[in-house]
Amino acid sequence: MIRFDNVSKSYPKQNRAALREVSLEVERGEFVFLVGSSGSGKSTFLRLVLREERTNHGRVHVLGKDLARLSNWKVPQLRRQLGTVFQDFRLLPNKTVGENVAFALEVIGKPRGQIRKTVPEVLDLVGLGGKDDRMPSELSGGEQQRVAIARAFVNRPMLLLADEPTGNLDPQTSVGIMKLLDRINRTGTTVLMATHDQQIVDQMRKRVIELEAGRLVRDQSRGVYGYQH
Ligand SMILES: Nc1ncnc2c1ncn2[C@@H]1O[C@H](COP(=O)(O)OP(=O)(O)OP(=O)(O)O)[C@@H](O)[C@H]1O
Repeated sequence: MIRFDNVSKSYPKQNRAALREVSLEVERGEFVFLVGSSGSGKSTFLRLVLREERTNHGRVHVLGKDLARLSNWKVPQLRRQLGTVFQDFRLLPNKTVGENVAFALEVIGKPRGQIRKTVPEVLDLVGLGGKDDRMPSELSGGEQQRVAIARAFVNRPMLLLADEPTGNLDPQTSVGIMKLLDRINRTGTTVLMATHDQQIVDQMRKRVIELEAGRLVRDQSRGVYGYQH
């Protein structure tokens, strides 16, 4: 699903590499937490998977494709198979909840009839059944994140990337969001989530990959946020 072979990434005018010689593989269907302190390279890792950035050294394969050899015009096709969720939700403020989710299907040219059927189904799945006509501003943070997850998932992506999805939410709301991501994972979607949320990582006991100053320093199945001795 994702393979990094000896990947290094430096940004222009930065002395320190954002990622150094990272090698790892994420298999289909896994749920993986990416942890590490601020600046350790988590977002850079996700940006490489999305081909928003390119490596300086090493290879990144996503869904079987070598991203260095993927032509620019094929990048949108790759991204359509990836769902993304962010800390700040990134909903379209002038569109209703239903329209926000529908938009993800419109841009890939899905027929209207299918969109009309699919949107309420996915809103039901995320626990927002009947809220199609609300505006994002009328929802709580947790509900807005559910809309963002519905939008990311409506296309049934092979891989869901989440960058601090619980970063703006209180602990109880975060637990609800994690249950939802877990359910999505159980449908077969691989989930890769960058997070600082120790409580969540410790509760879920999934695979944990830790970065420190751009290096992979830990890769543990059923891991916790910090080292356990
Ligand atoms: N667009 C950029 N231009 C230059 N340097 C960058 C850029 N993005 C990130 N960096 C640098 O790369 C390093 C890794 O940053 P990155 O954002 O990947 O870390 P992170 O683990 O996601 O941090 P956080 O938890 O704060 O989001 C940092 O030193 C950062 O300053």
